[in-house]
Amino acid sequence: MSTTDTGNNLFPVFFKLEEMNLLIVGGGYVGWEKLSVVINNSPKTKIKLVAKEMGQEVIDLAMEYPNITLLEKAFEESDLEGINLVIVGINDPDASSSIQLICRQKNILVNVADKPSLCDFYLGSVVKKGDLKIAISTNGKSPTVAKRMRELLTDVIPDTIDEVLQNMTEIRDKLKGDFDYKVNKLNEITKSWKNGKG
Ligand SMILES: C[C@@]1(CC(=O)O)C2=NC(=C\c3[nH]c(c(CCC(=O)O)c3CC(=O)O)Cc3[nH]c(c(CC(=O)O)c3CCC(=O)O)/C=C3\N/C(=C\2)[C@@H](CCC(=O)O)[C@]3(C)CC(=O)O)/[C@H]1CCC(=O)O
Ligand SMILES: NC(=O)c1ccc[n+]([C@@H]2O[C@H](COP(=O)([O-])OP(=O)(O)OC[C@H]3O[C@@H](n4cnc5c(N)ncnc54)[C@H](O)[C@@H]3O)[C@@H](O)[C@H]2O)c1
Repeated sequence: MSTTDTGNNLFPVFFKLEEMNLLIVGGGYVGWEKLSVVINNSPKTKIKLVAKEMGQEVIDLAMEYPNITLLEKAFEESDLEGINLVIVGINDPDASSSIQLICRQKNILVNVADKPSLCDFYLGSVVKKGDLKIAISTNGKSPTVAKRMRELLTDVIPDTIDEVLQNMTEIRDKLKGDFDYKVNKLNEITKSWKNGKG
């Protein structure tokens, strides 16, 4: 996918991954890294992980999650049956390209780790505080900066933000009135947050 000179044109979305079927190809370090990041964010995702050789870390992690299925074999096209999303992390560039091509033909979105030209979507750096989640992208320019931004935001956002979210949900549920009334009321309550106050 190409970029333009207008900055970051990627479109951010938050997938309900736990309602999807994910295929991960690769059972080495990168395969384990991607499996971990998925499990940390969306632990109930139905994951099939296919690898010619399965690393011990992947085996250990999969033992804790019945929703992870491991298949020790080379990737085959039939692995894509019923799959919504694919993440590839293998040490074979030709096989990576060929998997990307098959996914493209089948309209299945694919991420080939560390190979931007083969990705339909990039993974982001993730800040998570309870129900708050912030995903960071540098448009592929510097994953290291994305990681540093994650650390910075994790430090400055108070852990109590989750209590605030739960309280706001309660207030939101209790508000009676039409849509405009609710929007105005919720904006009023949080007004002092603007310009860093509150
Ligand atoms: C955010 C994060 C999410 C995740 O992967 O979970 C992520 N990479 C992370 C870390 C990281 N990756 C790399 C380093 C080593 C330092 C360096 O090279 O900079 C570090 C830093 C470290 O580990 O300290 C190597 C690397 N990565 C890519 C290339 C290829 C290239 O740039 O051409 C190479 C060179 C490979 C080589 O040289 O062989 C490409 C991509 N990496 C992306 C995501 C996508 C763009 C995200 C964005 O827009 O910023 C994109 C485009 C595609 C993708 O993989 O999805 C995660 C941070 C997690 C956290 O928060 O800690
Ligand atoms: N390890 C890192 O920190 C790192 C960093 C940047 C880039 N990379 C790149 O990422 C890729 C993967 O790295 P890794 O460290 O996970 O490698 P690895 O050698 O630890 O693991 C590769 C995995 O891919 C599997 N595999 C290979 N071909 C396959 C196929 N056709 N079908 C199914 N499984 C297949 C292997 O069995 C193994 O499980 C490499 O290209 C590497 O250069 C790795």
